[in-house]
Amino acid sequence: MMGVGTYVYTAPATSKSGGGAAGYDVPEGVEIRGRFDEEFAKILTKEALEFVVELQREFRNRIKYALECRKEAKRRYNEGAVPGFDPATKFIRETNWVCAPVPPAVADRRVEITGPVERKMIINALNSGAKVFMADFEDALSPTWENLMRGQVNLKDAVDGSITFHDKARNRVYKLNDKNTAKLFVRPRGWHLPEAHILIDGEPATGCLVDFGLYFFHNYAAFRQTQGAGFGPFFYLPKMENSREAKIWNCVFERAEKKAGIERGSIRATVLIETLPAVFQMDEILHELRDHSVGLNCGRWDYIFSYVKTFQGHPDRLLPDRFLVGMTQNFMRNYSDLLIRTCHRRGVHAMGGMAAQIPIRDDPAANEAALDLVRKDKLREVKAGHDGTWAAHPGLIPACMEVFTNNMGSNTPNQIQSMRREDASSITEEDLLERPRGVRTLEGLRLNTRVGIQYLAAWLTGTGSVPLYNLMEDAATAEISRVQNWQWIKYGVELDGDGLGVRVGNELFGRVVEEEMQRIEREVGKEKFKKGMYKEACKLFTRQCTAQTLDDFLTLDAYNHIVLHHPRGSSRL
Ligand SMILES: CC(=O)SCCNC(=O)CCNC(=O)[C@H](O)C(C)(C)COP(=O)(O)OP(=O)(O)OC[C@H]1O[C@@H](n2cnc3c(N)ncnc32)[C@H](O)[C@@H]1OP(=O)(O)O
Ligand SMILES: O=CC(=O)O
Ligand SMILES: [Mg+2]
Repeated sequence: MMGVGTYVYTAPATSKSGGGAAGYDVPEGVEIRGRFDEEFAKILTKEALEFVVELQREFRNRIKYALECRKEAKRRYNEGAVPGFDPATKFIRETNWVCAPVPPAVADRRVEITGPVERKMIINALNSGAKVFMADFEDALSPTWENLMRGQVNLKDAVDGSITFHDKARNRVYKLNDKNTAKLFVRPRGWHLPEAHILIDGEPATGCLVDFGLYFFHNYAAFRQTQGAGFGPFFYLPKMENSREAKIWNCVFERAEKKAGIERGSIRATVLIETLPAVFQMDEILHELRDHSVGLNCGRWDYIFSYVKTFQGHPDRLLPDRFLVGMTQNFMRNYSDLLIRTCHRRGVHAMGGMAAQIPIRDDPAANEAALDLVRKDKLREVKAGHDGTWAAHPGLIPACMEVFTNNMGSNTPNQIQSMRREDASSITEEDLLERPRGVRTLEGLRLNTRVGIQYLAAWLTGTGSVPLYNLMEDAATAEISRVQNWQWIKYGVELDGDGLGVRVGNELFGRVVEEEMQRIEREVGKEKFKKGMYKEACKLFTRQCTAQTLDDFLTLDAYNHIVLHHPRGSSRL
């Protein structure tokens, strides 16, 4: 295997870890550096950790290799190459095969709500009327130790049905509805994110193996009884770039099924197609996961981010203002159409994506306009052939449901058989890479900066999804703001939409940052500004936007600032 590093493991002197005598009881080779908590200890049991360790030891080299391959692909794109279909896997694209039949419990996924694994939100989401709830350890979650471990506790209580929440300020108690709760999908982190609070053989664990391993271990049995009608658990898999990464997930699933003694093919996952290289690998990804697949999803926000990242060395492919890069751009429409065609040909769901609008409570006209945009977006999706869609907020579910039901019919769970989209088989590499059209403005640069800094400030204080200027912002949308600024500065682009002919450079950006920080302070108020992490966020965001070389992920650098080893301050990643 190429590029795999070596390390030396020294066994800890004690099997208690993470807080001295009261520490977690860990298997050999494991060190927990996160805070000890009695509740967390019910998740971090020795047996559950043993399972995570098994996964880590079995798959770490393959994961490292897959990440090295990403670097190698990046090097090629930076030298001028563009992604495309792989001639070596033409037979997979051109032969007829189908994935395992969709489990009946999730045949109908017309509206799915998403949200971080926060206790109240989990209850609200499961009760929201959506068919599915995607509980997120990824774009919507800041992966602090507290968030991750509380998230696991919350999901365990949700799966066994005992979850409650008491909002003391409002004296309101939340609990699950007796029936018609949404089916649970869990989205672990991407392959690239480490879990620095859990060391295995002296190295940080792979974040997604911790998320998956702990959740699977504690919930597979109850889930299959209560939610999956014999199938499950169900997952969403983010940010993959190549089918070799899907192959690792498939092996992880097989390993988990074997360990649990459940039938192969019980676990099912929907893969987000949210990187540009992955759109050329959709058949291959489904093929790797064919016994464990329940579709693909248009992760449109990360996809836009990935377009910029993939073409970071291509000054002829610059993006216009962020709000102009919607699903009506040709490259985005072609991506969605080909995804539908691919999924339906292989017998699985083609899920739509997230409209960023959220309800606007204090302005009925603006609220109606936002809802109208959501309806239009969902109408485009259902007419194109998508089998379901995402909603960011419970207030959007009735509108999304109405559009899908009116256009798909209430008795048809999905459009897998009825919308084959054979016409999309002619979509070419060029169609998928078509240059986005539109203008660039100073306001675009300002908005990116204002949103990027505020999002990062929230993330650093433990909140991974926020409402900003009436839109949902999460790690994926914030990435667009960051890489777009980077691209515009790097290539000194002309802001052609303003008619002023101004070029973006470090000096202009410096002034924008200063003015936008003042604006943020005015908008959030002096007190919140002082108490919050706006200055730290500004420093991080500015460094990333002006770096000579583009950082692969906003959250990798930022993660160093949320790692909290116990005893306090012992070290960072
Ligand atoms: C690009 C991607 O990856 S998209 C997927 C990842 N992103 C997400 O999942 C974002 C999900 N959405 C959210 O996090 C939230 O809707 C936000 C942060 C955008 C807005 O949240 P808030 O400011 O709390 O909204 P608001 O105040 O209007 O909430 C009203 C109620 O709805 C609840 N709510 C809002 N969004 C959600 C949600 N997604 N799931 C469950 N409940 C929700 C709130 O908890 C609140 O409940 P309460 O009345 O019982 O107190
Ligand atoms: O995860 C979803 C996205 O749009 O990104
Ligand atoms: Mg995403």
